[in-house]
Amino acid sequence: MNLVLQNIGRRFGRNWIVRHLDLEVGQGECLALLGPSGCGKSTTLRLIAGLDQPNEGSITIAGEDVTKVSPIDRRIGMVFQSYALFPHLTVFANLALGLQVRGISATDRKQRVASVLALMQLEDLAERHPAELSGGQRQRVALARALLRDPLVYLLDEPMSNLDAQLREDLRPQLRNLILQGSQPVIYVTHDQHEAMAMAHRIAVMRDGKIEQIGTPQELYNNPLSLFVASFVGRPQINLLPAESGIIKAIRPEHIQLSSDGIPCRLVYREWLGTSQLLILESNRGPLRMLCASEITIPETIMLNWSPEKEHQFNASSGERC
Ligand SMILES: Nc1ncnc2c1ncn2[C@@H]1O[C@H](COP(=O)(O)OP(=O)(O)OP(=O)(O)O)[C@@H](O)[C@H]1O
Repeated sequence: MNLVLQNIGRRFGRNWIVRHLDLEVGQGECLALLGPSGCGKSTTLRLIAGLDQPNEGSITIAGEDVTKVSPIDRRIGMVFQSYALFPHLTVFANLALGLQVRGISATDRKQRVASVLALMQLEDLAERHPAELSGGQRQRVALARALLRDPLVYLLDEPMSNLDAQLREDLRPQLRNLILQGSQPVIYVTHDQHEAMAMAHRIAVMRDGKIEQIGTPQELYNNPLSLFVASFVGRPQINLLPAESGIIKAIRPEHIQLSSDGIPCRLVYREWLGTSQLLILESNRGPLRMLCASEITIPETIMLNWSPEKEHQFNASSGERC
């Protein structure tokens, strides 16, 4: 079971929103689409779901070309940021509706909804309406609904972005156990790179409707192929230092060290992060961010350095890795 996008393009008027997009997500693989607002993540998901039609290219699910297949026949399990539950229906009815539309008998519906309610620990909430649930509970109902579709592909569109940090932490293992351990390919759209790194086997970084780089979280972090990816992946953001001959040198804040013979710096700001601290420093090469253990006492003026193998170099005009 896999999902293949070949040369997908979608335009609105004369503007291509997504262009020349090739993507393959394998059986049981979770691929995160990560990128700034407006880069085309939701458009890509809508095209896969069949909620929108590409102007170019083809979409194949489990070996079958579904480019012209209606959304209902694509067997997609979709979970939206907004939950998309029917407000006038109870939790039970929200879950049973899709089964009813697919012609499943009342007895079967009851049984299947009951089992997914038990799995998601939602039994006590079956008769409530969405307005009577917390955000986390609503999202669990939306997940339960996606599971009930018995889909060939899961599409998760910022499924946790409406939830607070604690709820996200609680829901993450459930998401992993229920969806990411299945055999279906999963596409996970998120703004949140921590979430992408935690959940996905591979990440596709999108920019202006194209894939800028695709790889494991480690590959993107250790070997960004462009300035854009280097700056987008990894927080606190990588330091960029203009150098001679049209080169920009980049060094991650955690790779900067105190040294006796480095760049002289002045500490301007310190943020305590628990196990680490973020230091904002001023130097004659521009501002620098440094991340170090929180117990280290930093004087106001220091010298900083880093090992050359930790440095990345990019062409200043093309943004490509040198
Ligand atoms: N129906 C439409 N008509 C015209 N332009 C559209 C339409 N739908 C989306 N767009 C444009 O396409 C671009 C990509 O939108 P899309 O929603 O896919 O981005 P996104 O990466 O999901 O952004 P976000 O992270 O903010 O949700 C945006 O510039 C948006 O304004």
